[in-house]
Amino acid sequence: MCLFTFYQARNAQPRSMKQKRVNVMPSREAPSDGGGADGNLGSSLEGFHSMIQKNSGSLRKPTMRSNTGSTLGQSPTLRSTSSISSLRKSFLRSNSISTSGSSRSASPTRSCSSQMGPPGQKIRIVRSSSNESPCRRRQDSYAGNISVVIRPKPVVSAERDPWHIENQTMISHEEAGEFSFDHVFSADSGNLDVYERTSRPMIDKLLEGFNSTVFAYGMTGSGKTFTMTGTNEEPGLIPLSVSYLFSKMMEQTERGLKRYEVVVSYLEIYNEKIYDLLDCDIDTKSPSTPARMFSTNRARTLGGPIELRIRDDSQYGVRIVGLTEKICESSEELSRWIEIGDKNRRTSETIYNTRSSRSHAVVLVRVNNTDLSSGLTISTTLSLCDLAGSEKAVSEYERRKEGAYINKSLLALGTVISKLSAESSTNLGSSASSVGTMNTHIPYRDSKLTRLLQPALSGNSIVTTICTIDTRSEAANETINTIRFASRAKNVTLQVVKRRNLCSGLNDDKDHLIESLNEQLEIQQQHVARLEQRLCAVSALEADGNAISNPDMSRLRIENQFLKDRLNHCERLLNKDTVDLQDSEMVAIIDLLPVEVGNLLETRFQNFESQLREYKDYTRQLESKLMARGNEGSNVAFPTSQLSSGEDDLIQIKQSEITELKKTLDRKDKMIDALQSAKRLRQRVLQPIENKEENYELKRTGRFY
Ligand SMILES: Nc1ncnc2c1ncn2[C@@H]1O[C@H](COP(=O)(O)OP(=O)(O)OP(=O)(O)O)[C@@H](O)[C@H]1O
Repeated sequence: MCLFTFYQARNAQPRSMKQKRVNVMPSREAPSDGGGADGNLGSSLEGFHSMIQKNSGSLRKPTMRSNTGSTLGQSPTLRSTSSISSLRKSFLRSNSISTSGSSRSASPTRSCSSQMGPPGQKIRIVRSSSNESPCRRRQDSYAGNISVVIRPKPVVSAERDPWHIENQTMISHEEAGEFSFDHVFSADSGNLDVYERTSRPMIDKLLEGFNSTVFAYGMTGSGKTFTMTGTNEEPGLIPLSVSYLFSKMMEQTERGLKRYEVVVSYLEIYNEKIYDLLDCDIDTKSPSTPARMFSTNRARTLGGPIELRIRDDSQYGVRIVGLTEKICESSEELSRWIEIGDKNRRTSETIYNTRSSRSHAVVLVRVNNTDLSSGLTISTTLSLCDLAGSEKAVSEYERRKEGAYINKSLLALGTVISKLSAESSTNLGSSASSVGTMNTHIPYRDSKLTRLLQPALSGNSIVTTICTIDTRSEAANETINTIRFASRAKNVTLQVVKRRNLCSGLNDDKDHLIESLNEQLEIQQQHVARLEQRLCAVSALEADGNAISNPDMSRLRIENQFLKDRLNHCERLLNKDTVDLQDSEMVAIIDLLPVEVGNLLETRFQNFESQLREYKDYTRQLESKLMARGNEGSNVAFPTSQLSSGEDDLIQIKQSEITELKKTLDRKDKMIDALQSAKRLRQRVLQPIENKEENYELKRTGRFY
């Protein structure tokens, strides 16, 4: 389904005047003195009154129709069929995007605060470069002038044309002089041309993260609404931008890179009061839309639309409290809301325009753009403003009153632009360090319009101004004023910073949390690594089966072994019932011993010998253990110097035990010697006795011969 319906014919003036020189209709009345050079727009507006003529307004009110395969090529504004197809391809696609959580009901409504842009009032004044495109330079900030283009309304006139356009950037007037701009369209340029040079690059910037503001400025009847809204056969910047915006978002969504949420608000400033143009409960998907939407509960009960308040906002600069926000899932839906808003906008017939806008209308399209890889969301706002036209006071009270308010707010805008421009000029030669601060008071609060545009004009939005002009001589004065306004706007330079993430505070907190968790993780990882290291070491020890590296264990084992040996030794000694005798005693006893005692001694002697062997074995054992102990200490984990006092004591004890045993061994050796001599003695003593006894026995038995 196509977004826009195009009619095969349109009522606009024919495009026969495809020339650079703009024809100017003969003036019916002498133009009044504009006096706009100093920004005093109000005085110049007086000249309008005499210039107002009834315009057989041909803008057909857009109606919601199903697309009939519009014969766009027949539109006189499009020059070739290729442009038709490109228009179809580029803009008329039916685009819809998925929003986060598709469970939303159709056309959900929010009634909350809406913003014109982010906060920050600083303007960086830098040297103006007239031909600088707004959509280049650094990625995260934009430094440049307000982009200004001039769009003349086509007119048919035989009159000599006092306006000349050169190189598409300069327009000159025989009396007013030359003015250069970012672009000067020819009178036959269509809305598509204007869109491609102005709002299309703004949409690209919007999706890159910059707020973007486009506003149409010009005298009544000069073509502001035609440029911004257009007609069914020649859509204006708003529908073209919406369509392009959705097609771009669709591209990104299909590639799985982004997720978007689009919210639209629409307001008007009428007689210095802000009204919500979408304050109605209707289903935008319904084919029939009531002509007038201020039939909502709220409006009904209060007898009319409610004036909204504008407030300062730390995040967005200003916000309109209570402004309706409609979530849109497709360009059709958004366009439908704008269409509804258009119907709610106040228009009246004036001398210059049968359907003259009596209010400033602002469409706010907020795009919440979520990067799916990082999860970060940036919110940017596209502000599309169709200002009311300046005009001369008329006799009818209502129109006169409206005109006064319109003129007042336009004058305020002119003054703000004039001051910003002057500030820019003052800072032209400034050093880099002095830029960025405003010394002059800028009277943004003088009107609702300037209040609303304050964030944009203060450097938080890329701004493009489309100045529509009526080049007829009868409108010359006002056109010159418009051109001067445009020229001053061109001087204003902005430093626009890319929008930061939504909920930056939360993200900051999140970043903080992630950082601290990472730190904790690192600490834990180090701790785990240390534990693993220790575990490996312990496992290696266990696998080794050698607990030498554990000094306590090693010491206990050795001690244990000593004690066991000692115990065994003591037990053996006890079991053998040995008697330890002194050598001298032994010798004396042996000398006195009879044979029976000798035998007894013999037995004892054998016992002693056996004990002696045991002692010797035991001593050898202890000595070899001591040797091994010494080697262990020098080779491995605990050198002798590292032995505990307990171990030292133990070794001392063992050493003294060995010494003692050696002494005992000595004594035993002596005892053995003594016993051997006793044995010899015994043999000497006992031998004669034995011989005698033997002879006696032989004799007795007769065997002794
Ligand atoms: N470039 C253009 N090409 C064709 N027709 C145009 C062009 N500009 C303006 N018109 C026609 O001039 C008439 C007045 O235009 P429009 O309503 O856009 O003026 P305006 O500046 O919005 O006036 P106002 O301030 O009173 O609302 C309309 O009928 C419109 O179709």
